[in-house]
Amino acid sequence: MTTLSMGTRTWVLLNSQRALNEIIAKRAKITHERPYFPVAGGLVSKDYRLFLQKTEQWREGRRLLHQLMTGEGSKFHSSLAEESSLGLLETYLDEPNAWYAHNYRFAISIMYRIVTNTSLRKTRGELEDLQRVTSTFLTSINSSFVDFYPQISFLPKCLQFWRTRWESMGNFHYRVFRHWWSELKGAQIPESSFVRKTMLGEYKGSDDQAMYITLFILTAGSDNPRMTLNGFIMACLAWPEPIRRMRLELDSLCGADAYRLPCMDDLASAPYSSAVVKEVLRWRPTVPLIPQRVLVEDLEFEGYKFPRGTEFLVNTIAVCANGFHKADSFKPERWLDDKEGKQDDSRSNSRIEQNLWQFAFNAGRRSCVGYKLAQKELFIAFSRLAYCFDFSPAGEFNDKELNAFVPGQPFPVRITARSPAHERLIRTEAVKCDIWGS
Ligand code: HEM
Repeated sequence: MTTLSMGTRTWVLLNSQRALNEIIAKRAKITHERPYFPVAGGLVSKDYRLFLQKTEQWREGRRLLHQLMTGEGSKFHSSLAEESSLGLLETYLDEPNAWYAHNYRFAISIMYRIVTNTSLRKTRGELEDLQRVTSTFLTSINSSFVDFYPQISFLPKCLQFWRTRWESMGNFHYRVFRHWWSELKGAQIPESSFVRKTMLGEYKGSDDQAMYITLFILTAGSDNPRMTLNGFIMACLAWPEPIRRMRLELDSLCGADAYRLPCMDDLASAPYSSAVVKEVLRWRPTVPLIPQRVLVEDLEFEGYKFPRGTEFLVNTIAVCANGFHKADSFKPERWLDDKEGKQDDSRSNSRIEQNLWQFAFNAGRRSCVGYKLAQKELFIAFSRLAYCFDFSPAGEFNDKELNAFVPGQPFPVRITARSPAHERLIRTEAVKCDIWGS
């Protein structure tokens, strides 16, 4: 743990799985509250973004999202991931240089179907706008001095010289959300869908609140998988040997001659590929610093005294490195020998469905609601890409620079179909894909 004084706030960074498990998971009752974020939560989110809301506001939205992601519909998540991956494979064939855009469409088309029961019909420009909303929102968290001296946000508005900048970002987000929302409210979305039935029907909050909750699940459920897919492509460039081993495993199940695509039913027989999913999540975590929770009661923990009001941040980079041998190396086999990553996570073994390494999704009451879907879609996307394509560098790259929020290609990659037979397999299967949109 590391303690920092940030303006009027005291931050404690949690740097290990153990600290995270003890403080955020086991003591969730007193560590799940958020402090007020005057910039990212107030000006940029107009106080509507669930992610940064205080518990009282957050609770109802969280309940709805939890219900959406774990209810009846969740049994179709595997087939949605399989179907959307067909669009992913086909667009990798047709337009390999835009692989990073396909990664985003892959994840959002799944979420869009979950929320609306329809296929995504959005242009690349519309997707880029939505992606920009997420990246600017994330980079607005804790990036202004106002966050460290929240009291000054109570100054008269005319003295708040920082206000215009963040408000205009918030207005951009609002406009993009409204654009999507007007379609989501339209007659082409079935009455039985989550958005029409729950958010526009049963939900008692305002139209703006309903819009933010719905757009939040779409964006939260697509950007992290997008970045994780980019992390996998980076692993293909920087660590070809483990990816070759993954392909060998998949060949043993699906045939080296493109007999069939890997599918969710292969999961139990593909421990190495499952380990690759875990290792990508560990090696290049997509949320390096998880926004703080505030302690609501004094806490004494292993001789340390934390007064009420202390803020805990999860330092995911450190959590993903501490306790792992040669942490910067990409070593999926570390998940197979059952030694590493196990110190606090007794569920850890090589079968992701039972126990994907949970800490990439954080712990406690505010942990990721989409982690089960994420496990499935990552397994499907990684295994099908590794089975069907060859990846090589198309220029210089640094495996620590994933350029997650840079528009355009984040690093140079050359992508080619593995063989004409693999290309034929993709073309034959892709006609079954009705989720992808254009
Ligand atoms: C690789 C994939 C993903 C990763 C690494 C990831 C990671 C995370 C992390 C670290 C958090 C923050 C938890 C906290 O504040 O304690 C989070 C929150 C969240 N994630 Fe994910 N996530 C992924 C995929 C998804 C998917 C597919 C969904 C789809 C529903 C989703 C929905 C959410 C939501 C709604 C929250 C906010 C929860 C809340 O504030 O109550 N995520 N995610």
